[in-house]
Amino acid sequence: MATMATATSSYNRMKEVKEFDESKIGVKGLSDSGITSIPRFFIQPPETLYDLKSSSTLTNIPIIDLADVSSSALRPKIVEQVKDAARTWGFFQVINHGVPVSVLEETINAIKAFHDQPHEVKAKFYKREEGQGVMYASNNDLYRAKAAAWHDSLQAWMGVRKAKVEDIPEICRKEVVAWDKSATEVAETVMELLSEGLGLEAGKFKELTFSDQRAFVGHCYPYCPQPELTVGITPHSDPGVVTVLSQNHVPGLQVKHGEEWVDVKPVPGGLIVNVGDFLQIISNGEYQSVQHRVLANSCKEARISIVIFYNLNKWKGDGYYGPLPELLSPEKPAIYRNFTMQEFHDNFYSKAIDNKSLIQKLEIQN
Ligand SMILES: O=C(O)CCC(=O)C(=O)O
Ligand SMILES: [Fe+2]
Repeated sequence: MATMATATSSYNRMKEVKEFDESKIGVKGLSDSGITSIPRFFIQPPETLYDLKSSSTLTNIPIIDLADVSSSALRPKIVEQVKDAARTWGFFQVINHGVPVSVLEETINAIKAFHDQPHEVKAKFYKREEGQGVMYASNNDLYRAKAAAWHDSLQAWMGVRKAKVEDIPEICRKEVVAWDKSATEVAETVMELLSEGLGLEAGKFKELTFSDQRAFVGHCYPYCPQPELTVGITPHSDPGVVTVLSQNHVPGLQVKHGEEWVDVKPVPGGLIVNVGDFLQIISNGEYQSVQHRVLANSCKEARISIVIFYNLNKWKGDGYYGPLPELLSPEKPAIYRNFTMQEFHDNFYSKAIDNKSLIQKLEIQN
């Protein structure tokens, strides 16, 4: 017994985490080395592990066809669909969005090619730099999270304070730049529809600079030998306004719908859009920022996803953010208090990604 107690207490979690980080090998490197069990600091707590499974329902998140978005006769129906999806699911897929399938495939392939490089090659990009530039690392919140998750990511800031293009690894540079442009066009169309869904002018969110500060992330979820003990990404909601995502055919993404986790089944050529915390707050709770997670990958082939997170750059006004005044009335008073960008960032960067607390902190208690 005494030996066991010593063995347990001598486990120095932080030391192992640091050694892993400093090795710059990533989970891809661990996976490629042929390990059959995962390092202990990846083992998730029981509250995360107890319900890890594919969903039992055949439900899929709503699929919205944008083909007729410019038709004044058909647009109102699309606005209704987008509004309904953002209120009830917080997640939807759009098809006929105008981005050629080849652009999606090329970007996914380029990100896969980046992660497939030998780790000595990727090591020179490995660093932790928050809120700017280009960063490649395993788990952005490695030092803050209770347990690490089974993914590595390449991140590049785009928009107003963008990374230097030449800092983006050459193997995927052209594709990342092209995808940013295409995805942002889709995001602008969707934000117009979401704005109209709130009874606001189509250009309202553009005016609020919703897409001016954005982050590209190319995730890699390699094969995990013990998928029942960890996750690909822990349950979380996205902090920004809106997220646009595309994935390869390897499954894993799930969305919380009521009490259930629902698999997001990729639709060929489709793009996944989800509402972030910021949009939930400024829409005064009309649109939902929903929890989602990725299961640890049990397929031999890596799961790849390409994501752009859209964030406001500035606010025309006094530097405070909160429910849009246009949406408030005596019947619909603000359910969130105003906050500063500093508060928003402090909340995001001081915690693991799995917190929902900014929304909870801002709720006005009656
Ligand atoms: O890889 C995915 O499908 C989801 C990634 C995600 O939720 C995130 O990066 O916030
Ligand atoms: Fe997310």
